Amino acid sequence: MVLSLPVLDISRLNGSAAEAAAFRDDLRHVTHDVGFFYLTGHGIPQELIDQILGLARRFFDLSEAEKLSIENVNSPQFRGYTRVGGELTAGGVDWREQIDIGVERTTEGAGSDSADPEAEYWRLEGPNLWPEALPELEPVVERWNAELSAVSLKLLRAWALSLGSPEDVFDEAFADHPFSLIKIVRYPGESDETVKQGVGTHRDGGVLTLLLVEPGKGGLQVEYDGEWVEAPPMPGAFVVNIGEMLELATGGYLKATLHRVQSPRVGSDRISIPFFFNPGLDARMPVLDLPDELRAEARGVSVDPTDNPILETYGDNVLRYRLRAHPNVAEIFYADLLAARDALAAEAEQS
Ligand SMILES: O=C(O)CCC(=O)C(=O)O
Ligand SMILES: [Fe+2]
Repeated sequence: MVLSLPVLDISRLNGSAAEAAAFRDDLRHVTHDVGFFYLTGHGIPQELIDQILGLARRFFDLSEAEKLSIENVNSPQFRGYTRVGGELTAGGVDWREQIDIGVERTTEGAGSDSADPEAEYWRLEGPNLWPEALPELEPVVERWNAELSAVSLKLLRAWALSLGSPEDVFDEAFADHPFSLIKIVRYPGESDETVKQGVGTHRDGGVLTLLLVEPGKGGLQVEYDGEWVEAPPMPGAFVVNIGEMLELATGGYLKATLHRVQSPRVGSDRISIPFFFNPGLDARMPVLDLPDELRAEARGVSVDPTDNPILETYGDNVLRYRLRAHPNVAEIFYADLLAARDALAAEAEQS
């Protein structure tokens, strides 16, 4: 049984060749076994970490009207503010409020130069909603995205080598129009005798997640061997976990681990900022040709908690998640898709 998540220092990659190789072996082992770890030595300046946490606090302190001025019901791309109770995971209400921020793009021409320009997931490309009352947020988030993308790519290259593939095997999927997503989240204190769901049990649908949590704020729990392991924040470290696309790329050798957040106690709250590193919407992660000894340990791919198989193209995966997590936004902008899916389901039932 693990009592706490393992710690990996990525600056070991800058050491001798043997040290770098040892880091890669540890990385592979830990993400095969647990799927979650603390990342240190990442080089993200503490001043930037403090800045983004400070801005998050200031956003959530804005008036209700100011927050709702960027509510996600105004965004066909599911960007902007979700009020407390406005999101579902595993069929239950999540007690959290958040801003969703993607890569800033226009809707025009999204996917037009791709192999599948008609795919529905291109509807997710578009602009963010930025709060007018907090103009400092946009440049800081932009920097956050750039810095964390660079760390993520370093990790992916380390995984690639450690799994017997060329170092750049994943690069192409992220090269043109990566679709990373930043959530700035606040969990209000809702737990008294009964613990409430901050976010329900789930696996992350992307490639990998780098999570920053306010110092001292517990609540994140990670599944290991049928038990829940507490994952409190570690000062200066990110909590990193594997998403379903990386599990898929490795035939289940790397593990997309179930996790959840329990609401803080009444009278407190908790801010966290997950960064989801994701490929282009039309990208298919390459399925790696694992060395025999690793393939023998691959578990095959998990099925998500609602029994949908993990989809192969990232855009299909993320669209399915979005429609399920934000039914109010889906009803406004995706009624056509929902109707088409209902019709398909009804047909399947009849035959
Ligand atoms: O807030 C956290 O600690 C984790 C959030 C999370 O798992 C998610 O948003 O996918
Ligand atoms: Fe998650």
